[in-house]
Amino acid sequence: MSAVAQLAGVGVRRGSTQILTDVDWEVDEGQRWVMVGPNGAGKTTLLQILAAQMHPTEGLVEILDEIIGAVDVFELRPRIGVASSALAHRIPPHEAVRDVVVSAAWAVVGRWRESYDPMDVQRAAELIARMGLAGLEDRTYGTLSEGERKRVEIARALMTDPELLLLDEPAAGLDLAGREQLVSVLSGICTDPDAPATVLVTHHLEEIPLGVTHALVLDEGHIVAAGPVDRVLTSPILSQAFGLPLEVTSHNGRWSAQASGKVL
Ligand SMILES: Nc1ncnc2c1ncn2[C@@H]1O[C@H](COP(=O)(O)OP(=O)(O)OP(=O)(O)O)[C@@H](O)[C@H]1O
Repeated sequence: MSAVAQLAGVGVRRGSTQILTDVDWEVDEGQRWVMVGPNGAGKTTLLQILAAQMHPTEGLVEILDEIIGAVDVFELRPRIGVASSALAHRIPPHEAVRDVVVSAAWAVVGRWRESYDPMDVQRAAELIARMGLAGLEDRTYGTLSEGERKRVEIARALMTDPELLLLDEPAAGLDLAGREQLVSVLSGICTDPDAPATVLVTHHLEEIPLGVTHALVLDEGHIVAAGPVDRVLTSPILSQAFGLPLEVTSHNGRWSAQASGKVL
């Protein structure tokens, strides 16, 4: 199995804040990772490193066989699909759903005068349908529900047929039905052998889709544990990371966690 991303001794410092420390991590082809950890643990920062959107202060980062610092990141980034709230904030509310998705082919947000190959247009339509959004192609992004927007963002992330898919808190802010629809879509991706290597950041174990193979737990910029999901998402490891006695359970591939003692 070949490595899609390799990080060795990675640190990120901003001013006097050490955000990530000594991160060693490898993501291989076919793996589906979930990254969990308390607020401020450094999850988004680590995802930005994987997205080639941030250079580390220390250490070596190799993404898709390219060494960060020695590659033109503008050539590398189209090979990486990203869905994040930072990107979502840049999508114009008046943009039609089909254009939000197809414009990823030119790596632009907000369609202008670019022309698109009929194959791009067809791929965008297929992805929109695959995300359960058929019929909404002409709707503007700003009129969609939060759950529909998240699925449009994932369709956009998949538009360039990326080799690495990064999803930062895709279920944040969704109601129960929206979360379950999203988990169903993500489960489809994570169980698809042809899907790209995937890293998904989440705050809640209930949002972990079927098919996740590996987990990384981050706390205060350090890796607490990383490896096969069953060995990492355990009560002792998550209790340590969150500083709270937690009981972690899994049932039919879905996960949940709750406090196992007095919280306050
Ligand atoms: N440019 C910056 N300068 C200083 N500190 C920063 C900067 N960017 C992030 N941080 C700090 O780094 C820490 C990690 O931030 P990050 O957003 O990566 O964490 P996170 O695990 O994604 O958090 P959350 O779960 O709350 O989204 C936070 O304490 C944040 O305030």
